[in-house]
Amino acid sequence: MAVIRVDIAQRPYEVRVGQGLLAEIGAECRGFLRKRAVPVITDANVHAAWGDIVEASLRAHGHEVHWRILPAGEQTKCWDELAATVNWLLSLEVERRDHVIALGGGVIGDLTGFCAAVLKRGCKFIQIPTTLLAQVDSSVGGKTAINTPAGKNLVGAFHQPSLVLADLAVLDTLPERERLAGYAEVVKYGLIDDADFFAWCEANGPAMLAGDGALREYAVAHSVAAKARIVAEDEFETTGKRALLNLGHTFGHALEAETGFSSQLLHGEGVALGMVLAARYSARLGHMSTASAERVARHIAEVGLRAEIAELGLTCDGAALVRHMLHDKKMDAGTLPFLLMQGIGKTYLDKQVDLSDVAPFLDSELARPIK
Ligand SMILES: NC(=O)c1ccc[n+]([C@@H]2O[C@H](COP(=O)([O-])OP(=O)(O)OC[C@H]3O[C@@H](n4cnc5c(N)ncnc54)[C@H](O)[C@@H]3O)[C@@H](O)[C@H]2O)c1
Ligand SMILES: O=C(O)C(=O)C[C@@H](O)[C@H](O)[C@H](O)COP(=O)(O)O
Ligand SMILES: [Zn+2]
Repeated sequence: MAVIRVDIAQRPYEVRVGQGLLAEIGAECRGFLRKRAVPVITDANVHAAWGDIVEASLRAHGHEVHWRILPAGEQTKCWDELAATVNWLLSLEVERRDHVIALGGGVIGDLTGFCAAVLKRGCKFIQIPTTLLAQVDSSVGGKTAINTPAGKNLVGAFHQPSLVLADLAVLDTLPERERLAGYAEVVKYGLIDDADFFAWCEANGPAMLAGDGALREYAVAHSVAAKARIVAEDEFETTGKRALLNLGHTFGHALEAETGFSSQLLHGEGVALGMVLAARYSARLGHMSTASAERVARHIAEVGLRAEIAELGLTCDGAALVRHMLHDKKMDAGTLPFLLMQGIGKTYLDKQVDLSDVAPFLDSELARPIK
């Protein structure tokens, strides 16, 4: 098992990465669960695949599990589910020092974390991520949120978990499309500031995605360590350091909004496309070579992710995508800082981007012939 410490001031916590942690959840959570009753929030797919194992382990340690089983999918990150879930936690008389368990992907983690952030002005929670995306990214760092009709993650809070348990075994039941979507956030760490890790992804990504256990453990632990390092430096995204984790997201979130937060485009798929767009836009501005930008696109396409927005069959133009971007949380006094690249592993926050140039760039990408 790999243990990565997230060194947040005053509230450090562990991310434990290993095989079979779910079957040991009762023992792993000893010291965190104070009461017999344990609220576990999950979705229907995760409950079907892993609910019995979680229940058996918690029961063996003297707990009674109270399940809240939500519909799977991005639409669950909404006001209605937030309100209903908070009311459910209140009905269970959860106290501030109690822990709620989030068992699922990023949707369940983000929603549960936000419920925990607002319940009685903040109770505790444990993240048990069951997707590759949640293990390498969303379960770590304390960003919690719901979507609103205006856009992605627009209502939320920074609220750190007390513990993260990433069981690599759960990835065996994850559909291939979801595994690929999560892989986009793995590649992101290479592109941000770790060119060697991007090269590792090029060499090992396909085998890791196919299920090689040792490669999986390396990819998850390395990604978590990268995220932990950045979050510990800039927990609340104030210095610009944490904003690096948003690489590909300004474009990606706009694509997600344009496709109605639907299964037409998963978050990770949007991030993959967004990173290609960020690379190509950096090349357009002359900050990165076209060869490097196309190396990014090639790796994304090679593993089976879409690398061309033309493949989405959108009917909108670039200006419509830019309008979605105006809701980006990085907006500052009317300007939108962009995560651009000076090369692979050299991402930086550019505050000089002229939005009126982004729309025609996107028009040309929407019209780019698909190979
Ligand atoms: N808070 C953060 O820092 C952060 C970071 C990245 C992404 N996110 C958010 O995470 C969300 C995406 O998360 P996601 O990709 O995990 O999607 P998700 O939570 O929707 O899960 C993907 C699908 O896989 C199913 N599933 C989950 N685990 C499974 C398993 N082990 N076996 C079988 N099926 C399983 C789910 O039921 C769902 O259908 C987005 O809302 C995104 O905004 C947040
Ligand atoms: O943890 C972060 O910081 C990230 O930016 C991680 C992203 O992968 C994640 O999708 C995040 O929710 C996006 O941030 P947002 O502030 O644009 O919602
Ligand atoms: Zn993301």
